[in-house]
Amino acid sequence: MSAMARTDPELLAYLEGYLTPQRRERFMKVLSWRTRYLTVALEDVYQMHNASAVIRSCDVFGIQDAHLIEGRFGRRLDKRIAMGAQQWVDVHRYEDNMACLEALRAKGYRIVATVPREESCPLDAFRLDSPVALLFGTEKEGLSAEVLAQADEAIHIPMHGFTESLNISVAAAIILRHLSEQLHRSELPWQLSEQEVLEKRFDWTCKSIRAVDEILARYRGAS
Ligand SMILES: C[S@@+](CC[C@H](N)C(=O)[O-])C[C@H]1O[C@@H](n2cnc3c(N)ncnc32)[C@H](O)[C@@H]1O
Repeated sequence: MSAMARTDPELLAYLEGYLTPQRRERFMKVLSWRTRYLTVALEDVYQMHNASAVIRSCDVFGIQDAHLIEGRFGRRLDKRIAMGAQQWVDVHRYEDNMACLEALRAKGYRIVATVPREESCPLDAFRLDSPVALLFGTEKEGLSAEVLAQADEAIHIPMHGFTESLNISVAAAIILRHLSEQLHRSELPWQLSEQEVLEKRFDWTCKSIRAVDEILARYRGAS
């Protein structure tokens, strides 16, 4: 459906009439925390449960978009582990890492590699002053040399044990929690625009109504 139809206030009000008031309030509350200022991209994550757990963390910490580079191992989402979070987070898929970086740059993101190495910026010292795409790497090798060469910056979570890195989904959760809190405390324009909020209300409402196609056809027939 076109962006114009998705933001038609009359149609939205008609569809939202099929939701309980509690459900509508929940959507508004979740949307008030949603951001596209911060986004996440996973490069060729091998284990399905890791990709799914990251999507779940995106939903929990208010990240509206996640980008999956799936050229090497194919589709990597397990609906059971994502606990339905993939319905609420917009998942963008790419065959190729450079296509993903190009798309992120075209949207104005600074590319920030996450690497478990002390030469990179420690998470606490990292400042969000422009939109950021966080890139996460595979379980074994981490990010590819190509992505690292293209990254504008790199960050790490300081570690003090014997282990050389965290599990990717744990690393993503720690970083997202830290940076989303930083964003919400800031004066930065991190929230979704009015138009984006309307589009998401429309999409989420459609996903929540059984037989939505019939209801839409009835609406079109009547108007
Ligand atoms: C298991 S680690 C990969 C380890 C790999 N040997 C390396 O050196 O990058 C998988 C991914 O989790 C993230 N990660 C794990 N520990 C991290 C840390 N301490 N700081 C930042 N990112 C981390 C990175 O995105 C990494 O590519």
